Amino acid sequence: MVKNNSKVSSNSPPASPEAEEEANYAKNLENGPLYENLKTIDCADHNSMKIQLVWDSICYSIDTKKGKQEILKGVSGSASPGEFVAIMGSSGAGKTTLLNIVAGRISSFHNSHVTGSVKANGANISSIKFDQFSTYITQEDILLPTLTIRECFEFSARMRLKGTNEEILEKVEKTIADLKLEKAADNVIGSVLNKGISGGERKRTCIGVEIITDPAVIILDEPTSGLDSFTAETLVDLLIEQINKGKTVIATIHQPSSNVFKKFSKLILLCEGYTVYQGPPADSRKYFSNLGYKCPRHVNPADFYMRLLHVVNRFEKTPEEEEKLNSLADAYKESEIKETPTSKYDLTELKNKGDNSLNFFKKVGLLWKRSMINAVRNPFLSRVRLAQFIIVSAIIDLVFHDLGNDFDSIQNTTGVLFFMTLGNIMLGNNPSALTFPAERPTFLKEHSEGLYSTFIYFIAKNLSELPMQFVVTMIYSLMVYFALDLNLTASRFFTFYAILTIAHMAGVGSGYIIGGLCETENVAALFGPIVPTSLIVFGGSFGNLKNMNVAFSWIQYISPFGWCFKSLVINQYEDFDFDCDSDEKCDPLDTLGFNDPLWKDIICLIALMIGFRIIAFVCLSMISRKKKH
Ligand SMILES: Nc1ncnc2c1ncn2[C@@H]1O[C@H](COP(=O)(O)OP(=O)(O)OP(=O)(O)O)[C@@H](O)[C@H]1O
Repeated sequence: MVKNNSKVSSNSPPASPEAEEEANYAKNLENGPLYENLKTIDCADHNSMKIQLVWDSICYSIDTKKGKQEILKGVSGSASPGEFVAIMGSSGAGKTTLLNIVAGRISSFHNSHVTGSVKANGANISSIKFDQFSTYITQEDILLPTLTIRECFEFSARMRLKGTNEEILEKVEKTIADLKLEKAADNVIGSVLNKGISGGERKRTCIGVEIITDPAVIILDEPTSGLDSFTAETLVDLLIEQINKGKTVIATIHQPSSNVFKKFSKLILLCEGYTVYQGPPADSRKYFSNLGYKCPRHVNPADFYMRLLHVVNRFEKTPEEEEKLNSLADAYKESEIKETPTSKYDLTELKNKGDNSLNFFKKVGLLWKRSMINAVRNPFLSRVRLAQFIIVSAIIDLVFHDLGNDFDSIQNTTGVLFFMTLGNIMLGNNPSALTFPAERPTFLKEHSEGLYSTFIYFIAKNLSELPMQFVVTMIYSLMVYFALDLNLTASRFFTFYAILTIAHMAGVGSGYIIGGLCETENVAALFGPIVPTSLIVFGGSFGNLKNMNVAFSWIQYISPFGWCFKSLVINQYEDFDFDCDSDEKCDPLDTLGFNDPLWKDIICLIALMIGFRIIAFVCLSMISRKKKH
C-alpha cells in the first residue's frame, strides 16, 4: 500500500534526520566510481558517433487464446551518450521486451502489436539501418566452442570491418586489451564437455565480438547473469569504460550487487509493463521512501526493489498486490521525476553508412575457413565418418570376396551393390542431419545480425564438407572394388567412384533437409533415418517396381537408392564378359529391367543431389526469416 501518493521530487531538501540520512546515502552513491568517471568524459575527444535513444509511449501486446495480453503499457524513456541505463524489474515485467523494441528487434507481426516510437538522434529507428549504429548482446553466449577468443574476434572483425590486414589485426588486439582478455586470448572457448575459458571470459568474448565495430549504442540482455558478484562488477566496469568513450549502454540486469547498482547512470524499474521508477539509482531510495517503502540502511536497494515488485503469480494477483502495483505505477506517472522523452543533446544527423560489407567470395571464404578450423579442432566427427566407411567396407570384403564372373555370381554381385548403395547413402544422410542443428544458434545469430545471407552460409557449409565426401567414397571404392573383383577397367572403376560420390552427396543433401527442419541434434537424430528409410523401399531391390501401389510409384523417381543401385549394376554389367553358355540367359540387365543408358541414371542422381540441396536451402531460408521476426 502506498502511504504517500503525493508528488515526489528528487531535488527537495531533506527535512528530517531520516531524510538527511537518505541524502547522505545518495551523496555516497554520487561519489561512487561512475560519477567520477562521468566527470572525465569528454565526448568531443572521441570521433565515434554519439547517439541518444528516446522511446515514447511504447505499448506491446500479443494475441493469445485467452485474448489480448498487454505486456508493455505506455513506457517512455531515454538513454544518452555516456549513460549506462539499467532496466530492472520482476520476472515477466517486460524488460527483455522493452530492450528488444528499443533495439528494433521487435515490430508488429501477425499476433503481436507495437505502438509508440523509438528514435535515435531524432530519427525513427525503422527509417535508418539502426543495427549499423548499435549492437545487441543476447543473454545466451553463442560462440563456436572450437575457436579461440582471438579467432572469434578476428572472424567478427573481418566479416564486419573493411581495412587492411594490419588494421584488422590491430583492432583485434585492441579489443582483447580493452576487455582485459590478453591472458586467455589463445584459449579455446570450450563447451560443457570440453572445458574452455571461464564464464566471465566467455561473456567478455561475446561483448568483444559485438563491440569490435565500435557501435555507438550497446544493448545487452542480462550480461551479468550466471556470474559471481566480483566478475559481474568487472564486466560492468568494462561497460563503464565504453560509456566513458561516449557510448550509450542499455542493459537489463538481474540482482546486481550494491557495488554494481551504484555504478548505473540511470535505473528504470518496470513492473507488469509499467514504469515505476526512472532516474539515478542514488535518488531511488528517497523516492520509494517517500512512497512509504523505506529500504533499510544496510540492504542492497536492488534486492529491496525486486522484493517490492515481486508478485507470487503474475496471472492471478491478490487484491493487495494489484493495489500496490497500480499505486506504484500511478505514483510514477504523477511524480516530478517522470521523464518526458525529449532530445537534450546537440544531435548528429544519422545517415546510413555506406555498404561496409565484404563481397560474396570473401564471406564464403571466411565462413569456409572457420568451418575447416572447426572440423580440424573437432576431429571426432571426421574420424567417426572415416571409421564407418572402413568398417562397412571390411564387412563387405569379408562376406563377399572375389565374386567371379559366372551366372551364379549375379545374385551376390547385385546384392553387394545394393548393400553398398544403402551404406553409402545412409552414411551420408545421418551425420549430415546433425550438422545444421549443431550450428543453428550461431547461424541464426550471425544471420540476424546481417553478417551473411543464408545462401552464403549454405555454400560455405557445402564447400567445407565436400573434401570429406570425396575421401570417404574413395576409401569405400578402393577397399571394395578390387577385393570383390568387380568389372576391372579403369573407366569402370572411376565411374563406380563417381556414382558412389554423387549418391553419397545426395544422401548428404537429404540429411541437410532434415537438419534444416529440426531445431536440436536429438530431434534430428530421431528423424534423420526416416526419409532415407522410406526411400529404400523404392530402391529396386526389394520388389518389382511395376507391381507396387501406383499411388506411390512416383517415389521411385526421388529415391537416390534406386538410381544409385541401377547405375552401379549397369556400370558393372554393361560390357561384362560372362563365363556363360547362353547369352540370353546371362544378361542380368534384361532380367532386372535395367535397360536405360547409364548416363541417364547418373543425371537423375545429379538432379536429386542438387534438388535435395535446393529444398534444404529453402528450409533454412524459411527458418532464418521466421527467426528475424
Ligand atoms: N512473443 C511472445 N509470445 C508470448 N508471450 C510473450 C511474448 N513476448 C513476451 N511475452 C510475455 O511477456 C511477458 C514479459 O516478457 P519479458 O521476456 O519481456 O519479461 P522479462 O521482464 O524480461 O522477464 P525475465 O526477467 O523473467 O526474463 C512474459 O510473460 C512473456 O511470457
